[in-house]
Order: sequence, then structure tokens, then C-alpha cells
Amino acid sequence: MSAPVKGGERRRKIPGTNGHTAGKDPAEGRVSRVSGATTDSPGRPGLTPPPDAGPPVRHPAAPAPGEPLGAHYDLCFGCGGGQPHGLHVRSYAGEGVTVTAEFTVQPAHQGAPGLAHGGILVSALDETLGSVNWLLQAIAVTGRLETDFVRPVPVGTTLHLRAECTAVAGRKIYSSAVGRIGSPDGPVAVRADAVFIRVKVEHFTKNGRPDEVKVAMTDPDARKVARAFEVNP
Ligand SMILES: CCCCCCCCCCCC(=O)SCCNC(=O)CCNC(=O)[C@H](O)C(C)(C)COP(=O)(O)OP(=O)(O)OC[C@H]1O[C@@H](n2cnc3c(N)ncnc32)[C@H](O)[C@@H]1OP(=O)(O)O
Repeated sequence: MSAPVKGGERRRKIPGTNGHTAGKDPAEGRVSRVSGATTDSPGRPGLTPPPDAGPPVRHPAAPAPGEPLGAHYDLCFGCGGGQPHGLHVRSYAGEGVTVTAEFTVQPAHQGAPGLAHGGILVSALDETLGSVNWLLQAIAVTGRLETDFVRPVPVGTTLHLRAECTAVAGRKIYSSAVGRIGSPDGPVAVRADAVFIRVKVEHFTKNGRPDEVKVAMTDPDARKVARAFEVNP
């Protein structure tokens, strides 16, 4: 069965499978858009890197593997410590251009009774995927993000997320993520592929609240400022 995805597309069924590749856990077989094994919408920029895409290069100043990445903005819904309604996703630099993260589903995150709302899970994936950009030291915003919901995620679960940048082409940064229940080796609950687009700081000052961006840029926590704003074209 092909899974419905954002934007009304359906994933192409892989011949000889039930829509997933072989494996004990059907969730293991999700075919990444980045692999090119699925189709992108005609006429819409998709999630398959173009032929001129290259591998991502970890920035020399990126935090060492295992280092917490902290929040890029205190009021960020995904990672901000000062955001009472937020997810409080905690992320850590991984090897290469990868990030791991943890997110614990709270009662405020329910959709069905006792289960995480799908949009909340997408937010946790988006946050984790976005954190990868810091290892490239790129400011980027989500252009497109497609998610497979593989298993329900009960309230109280800690979701262990892992995201990896797979390719870069010009301003486009291609990444994939997976979220597992209870431990880094737990059953897969969600998967996502995304493309982020690099932007300049003006993206936020022109479209958001310039005064708050200025305040964020003068935060005494230099690391936080670097995470949010450092650009190395
Ligand atoms: C205190 C503050 C802290 C600052 C903290 C900084 C980190 C913030 C992180 C927060 C993350 C978020 O929540 S982001 C929030 C959700 N996302 C957004 O709000 C983004 C809204 N969209 C936009 O603003 C815009 O559409 C952009 C910036 C994505 C693209 O517009 P643009 O700059 O004019 O670029 P454009 O020429 O159209 O496209 C450039 C290239 O990207 C491709 N491209 C463009 N859109 C897409 C797309 N949806 N899917 C695939 N590919 C796309 C194009 O085909 C093109 O490829 P080619 O021709 O080059 O091949």
C-alpha cells in the first residue's frame, strides 16, 4: 500500500513489494526520496537531488560528535527552552553530517487519546532535520518535508531521532530522518525526507520580527548566535 504524503502525492509502489522493500520490519524498508527510488511531482521541485548535487561537507567548526547543539532560538517551538508550549527537542551533533535528538511526547501533544498528534511528530522531525544544517553552518529554512507515519507513538514515549544530510546542490540541502520508539535501536515510528533552502539573515528580518532577530543576534550566548546566524557560503 502506498502511503499518503504531504501535497497529495502517493509514493510509487516498488514492484514485488507491498510498498516497502524487504526486511523484518516493514518500517525498515521505506524507500527514501533521496535515493531517487520514488517519484517527485511533475513540475514541482522535489526531494530527489539533481545530478549536479554533491555530498555534504561537515564544516570544520561544527560541534564535535556528542556535543549538545542547544537551541537556535529560545522561543523556537521545536527546541527553545523559553517556549512553554514547545517540544523541547534536545539534539546532539553526530558523526559526519548527522544529528541525533530526543523528544518526549507530553499529554499536550495528543491527537487521539493517549497518542501523539501527527503534526507534532512532523515538527519534531523538522526540528531534527533543521539542526543538521548547523553542521554545515548554513542558515536554511524548510522548503519541503514528507513524512511516513509508521507506528502510533504513545504519550510518555521518548522518540529517538536521527537525521542525516545526504546531498547539497546550490542553496538546496537534502536530508532524511528517522524516529524510533524508546531507544536509538527501537522500532521505527516515523520517517521523513526534506529539502532545506539556504537563506540570508534578511529572510528573518524582512519576513519576521526584526527587533527580536536583533535581540537574538546580541544574545550573550555566542554559541546560540553562531548556531542561528553563521553563514559560510
Ligand atoms: C531569531 C531568528 C533565528 C534564526 C534561526 C535560523 C534557523 C531557523 C530554522 C527554522 C526552520 C523553520 O521553521 S523554517 C519554517 C518553514 N519554512 C518556511 O517558512 C519557508 C517559506 N518559504 C520561503 O521563504 C521561500 O519559498 C524559500 C526561501 C524556501 C525559497 O524562496 P527563494 O529564496 O525565493 O528561492 P527560490 O529561488 O524560489 O528557490 C531556490 C532553490 O530552491 C528550490 N526550492 C524552493 N522551494 C522549494 C521547495 N518547496 N521544495 C523543493 N525545492 C525548492 C528552487 O527550485 C530553487 O532551486 P534551483 O533553481 O536553485 O535549482
